[in-house]
Amino acid sequence: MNESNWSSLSAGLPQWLEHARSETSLGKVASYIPELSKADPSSLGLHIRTVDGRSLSAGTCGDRFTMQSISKVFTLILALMDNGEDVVFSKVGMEPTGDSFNSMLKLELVQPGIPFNPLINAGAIVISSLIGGSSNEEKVTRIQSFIGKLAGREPLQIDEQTYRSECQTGHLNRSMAYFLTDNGVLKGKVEDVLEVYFKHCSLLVDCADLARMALVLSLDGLDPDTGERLIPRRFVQIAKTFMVTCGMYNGSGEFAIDVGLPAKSGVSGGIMALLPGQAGIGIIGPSLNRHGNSVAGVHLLKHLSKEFDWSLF
Ligand SMILES: NC(=O)CC[C@H](N)C(=O)O
Repeated sequence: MNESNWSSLSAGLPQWLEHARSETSLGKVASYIPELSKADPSSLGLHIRTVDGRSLSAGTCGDRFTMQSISKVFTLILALMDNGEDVVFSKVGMEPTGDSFNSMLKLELVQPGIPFNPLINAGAIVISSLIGGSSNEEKVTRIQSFIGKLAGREPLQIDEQTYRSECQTGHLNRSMAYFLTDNGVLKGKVEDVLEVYFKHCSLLVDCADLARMALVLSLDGLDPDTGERLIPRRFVQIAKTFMVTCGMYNGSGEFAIDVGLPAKSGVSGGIMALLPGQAGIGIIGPSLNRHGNSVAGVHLLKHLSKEFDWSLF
């Protein structure tokens, strides 16, 4: 990002964020995981970090929240690193569904009965079963360290309350896992796989963590501080492509038109977005639109993308 764009961004961000905050009244905080319903619906924060070491925060940024579906990008990458492309894509597809993230409609409707992609819940549950490790504890620890390394502070902590809350109420995810077991797609004990899945969804991060993780992806897998290769380039390419086609659930098409950046959202209200080769962005705004994306977060990104011509397309 050039000097003049950076100064305009620094100067304009506080007021653009306040303007976007007014959108929070149009959405709702997720309540199907009871613990998430405690979040402040009017909260909104953004952190951006550039490849040349600049960073900027606005709004409520310091508080931690659970990654929810944002973690799916990284478990996909870890599963690819553990198993390779052929194994992973024999168990999940590569296509968007156009349905909501927790829909199981197409699992039965379209053969061969594997989840359409790794970012919908059914796909991410299968991915959880592909994480390497000899015990559940080891699998979870590996995920905590891997994502922690990308955030620049390892290992990330699990929010036990959110984990338990989802474990007690995740009937739909549980039913999908049994369905996938019956189809022969999911191996291992359902409760073990779900423990890994619910725990990675409950990893605690803040906006700066998300921005740094996004920055690693924007650098095609290199650590922004040390230059160390953390992820093979090919797997970042796969992850970024899924972020464009499926990252914002069944709002991905509209988001691609309005914002035009690879991004991933979670039902806690987090969004991780990246400007390839330039910057990583982390957002939290728990009030969600009908697709389950942060309503004010999407509004803010749309404004910024237009203002600075960020769209890749
Ligand atoms: N969209 C999401 O963020 C969903 C993640 C959440 N843990 C679930 O399985 O429902």
